[in-house]
Amino acid sequence: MPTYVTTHTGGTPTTRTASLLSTTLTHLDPSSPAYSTILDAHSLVSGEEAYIERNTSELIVPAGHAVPEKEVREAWDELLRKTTETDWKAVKDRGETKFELGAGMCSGPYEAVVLQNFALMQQAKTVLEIGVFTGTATLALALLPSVTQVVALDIEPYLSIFNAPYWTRAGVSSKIDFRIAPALESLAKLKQEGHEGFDLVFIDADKPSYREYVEQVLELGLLKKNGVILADNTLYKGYPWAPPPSTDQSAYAESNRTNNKSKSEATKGIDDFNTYVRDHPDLETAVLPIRDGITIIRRRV
Ligand SMILES: C[S@@+](CC[C@H](N)C(=O)[O-])C[C@H]1O[C@@H](n2cnc3c(N)ncnc32)[C@H](O)[C@@H]1O
Repeated sequence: MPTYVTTHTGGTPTTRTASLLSTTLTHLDPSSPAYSTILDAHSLVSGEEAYIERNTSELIVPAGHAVPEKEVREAWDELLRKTTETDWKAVKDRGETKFELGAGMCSGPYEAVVLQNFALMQQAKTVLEIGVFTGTATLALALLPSVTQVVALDIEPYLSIFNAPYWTRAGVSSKIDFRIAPALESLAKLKQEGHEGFDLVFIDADKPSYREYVEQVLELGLLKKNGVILADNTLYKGYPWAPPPSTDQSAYAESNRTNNKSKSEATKGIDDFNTYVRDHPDLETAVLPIRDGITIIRRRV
């Protein structure tokens, strides 16, 4: 049974529902008929993520990898632990990052295995990741034997110092091309360099720019003919269809710690993106309720 070092802490529609039900329970009389129903609903949603993780394999470490499996797993576990334990506010306060990052940004060990499976099914050779954070998905994808290159884009120079030792220990550094700049600039540069395009593109950066990332990847010819784009957080905690009630608008509207600006702007960005890809005449999409939502996008066949 997998024993993950961390359980992802970023919100999802399910974890938000669990939190709403938990609040409701504190206001209910335990002897009321509604209490046991809400308690059931709470156990249903609050246990789902752990159940899914328990029944999903651990990180795929291919047989014959250059670094022994035990060492890869140690590096992986330490990277996850350090992602969770780092005081990201202090890092920002010391001026080491422009924006305040947070452990909840990490897509986590379960999603890493999901991404590895997508890449394996597609036999992806070249991968583009837009938004890297501590590079767990980067490491997981670069581990796969079919993958020869992961071009990883982020805006925070601090992350290259943070991530590099783990990528080296896992024996994947030579496959990772980490570029620090606003992602739209890096995409233009890839085009100028004549990059032949990617089999798999994983979009996981600032939400208001998602639509532009897809537009640019397509316009610049960075998606191979049978390439697939995966976009993370496309359900965005359920806010696109269930924004917080008017009594709880302040945190939603306030600028948050990242350059996602506010949750309401991020929600709008995600909703616009979802509509854009759905209505695009050349694209087919499927939204999967994996954690905070992963959308698969491919060219119309
Ligand atoms: C959700 S995290 C990425 C998580 C990562 N893909 C994973 O699987 O754990 C978002 C990242 O996007 C980066 N980011 C935000 N705006 C960006 C931009 N304009 N260009 C490049 N990276 C950006 C942030 O610095 C942050 O590291």
